[in-house]
Amino acid sequence: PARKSKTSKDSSSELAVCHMLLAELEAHRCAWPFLTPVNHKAVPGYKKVIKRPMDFSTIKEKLTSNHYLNLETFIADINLVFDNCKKFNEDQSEIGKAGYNMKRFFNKRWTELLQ
Ligand SMILES: Cn1cc(C(=O)NCCCNC(=O)c2ccc(F)cc2)ccc1=O
Repeated sequence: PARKSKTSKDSSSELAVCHMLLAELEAHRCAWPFLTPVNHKAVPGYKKVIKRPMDFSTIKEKLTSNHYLNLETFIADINLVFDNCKKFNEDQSEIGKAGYNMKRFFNKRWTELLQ
């Protein structure tokens, strides 16, 4: 039978998965460039180049204040962190390599947990 709209159970278990995934990202040894918003006063060009800054602490704030309506919007913000990183940093820079490692880790974990 066709599924009705999402039950509250589905969204609360999805929310639990988002909290778990975010905790794992924050604990990763390559997370340090992404734990707090980039200080655009200290990083020349960042404010001009990156139109939608995002970082793990901002995502956590949005998650705990029920800003995310569904899993997709949460995953979109996580991917924004990595897309911004790829745009602003050389691939072989320390931060560029950290972003690549974190993206691979994230993709592996959420597919394990949700598919
Ligand atoms: C994602 N991104 C980050 C930076 C950047 O310079 N980010 C701050 C690095 C310094 N921050 C730390 O070292 C740190 C922060 C929190 C913590 F808990 C432990 C260490 C520059 C360009 C860019 O695209």
